[in-house]
Amino acid sequence: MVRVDRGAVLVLPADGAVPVRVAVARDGVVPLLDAAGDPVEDVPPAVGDHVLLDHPAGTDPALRAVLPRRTAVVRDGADRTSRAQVLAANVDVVLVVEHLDPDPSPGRVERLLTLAWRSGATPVVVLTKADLVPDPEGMADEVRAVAIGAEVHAVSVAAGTGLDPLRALLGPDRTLVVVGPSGAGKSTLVNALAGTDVMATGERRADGRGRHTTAHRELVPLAGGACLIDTPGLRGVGLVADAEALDATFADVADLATRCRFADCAHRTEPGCAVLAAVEDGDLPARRLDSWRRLAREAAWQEERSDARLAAAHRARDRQTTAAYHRLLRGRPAR
Ligand SMILES: Nc1nc2c(ncn2[C@@H]2O[C@H](COP(=O)(O)OP(=O)(O)OP(=O)(O)O)[C@@H](O)[C@H]2O)c(=O)[nH]1
Ligand SMILES: [Zn+2]
Repeated sequence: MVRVDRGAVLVLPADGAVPVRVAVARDGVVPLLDAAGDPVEDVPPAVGDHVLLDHPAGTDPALRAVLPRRTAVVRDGADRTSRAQVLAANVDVVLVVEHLDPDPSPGRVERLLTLAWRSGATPVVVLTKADLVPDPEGMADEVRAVAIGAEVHAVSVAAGTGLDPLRALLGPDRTLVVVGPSGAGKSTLVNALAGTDVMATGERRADGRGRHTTAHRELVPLAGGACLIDTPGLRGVGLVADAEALDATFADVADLATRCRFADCAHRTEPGCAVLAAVEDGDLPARRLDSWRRLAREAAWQEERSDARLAAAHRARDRQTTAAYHRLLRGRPAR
């Protein structure tokens, strides 16, 4: 699947050459198959999806099914009712793109890294516009401190520097997706890596931010066999995460948490909390703990919202906890 537009998708046939335009049914969804070939649920097709087409001679092709997704970059649906939205499927690498000018935002990098870890693909942080700052490597080191377990590269497309480690990621059959805020230089980066001007890029504004230019997510097949997927600038992307993804992004917090006195420590006021002790000692920045809290809360909230049954179970558990707490206050044993 090369491109998803209103009412139609562009599909690149397995034999290569020319993309085929395929209309999507009015409800916009297609059965997603599991590994056994059975339908699991109806989903909107996403960029990067592998699909089955019905194409009897003399007819227009139709989408029959979406094949199982090896990985999926998922964001929370834009409105309250909508489900999680797949930004890109079957990607190997998520390039988390953040600008060096204006200053990079550690919180946004952490958010997008969590999105990337959750996808099942490998995150790589790309810090753009290195030509606009005096000490890009020093800034990259600061970002490395919050991007545990991910490569961090400072690049400048304008000066042509730092791109080689990214080109090395473009092996045959590799699919990469770029995510990041509007104006970070995603389309410029895709163009540079593709070697041609395939994406429209925003005009430079005085404040250094680009116009919102990437209208749809598009997959760009490269000469060497790799594919690049651009995404529109993500303004405050709603997080869909799980404990595993959060633990990957916040490996330092997760590691400290194993040393808390209580296994279910929330790192708030508990005695013997190794996380709070690390903040106290200056070993863990308070900003980092705040960021973990915010994303953990948001992920939990999203999960509850997307699963009413689970939400009900949580409420029941909370009631039990409250009841146990009240018994404790009344001086009776808690069981
Ligand atoms: N100085 C400098 N400017 C850059 C660099 N990379 C991108 N820019 C500029 O930053 C602006 C935004 O770049 P885009 O590639 O359009 O940004 P984007 O992330 O694709 O933005 P959206 O499509 O809105 O999501 C453009 O004016 C680019 O010319 C760079 O390495 N150095
Ligand atoms: Zn703790």
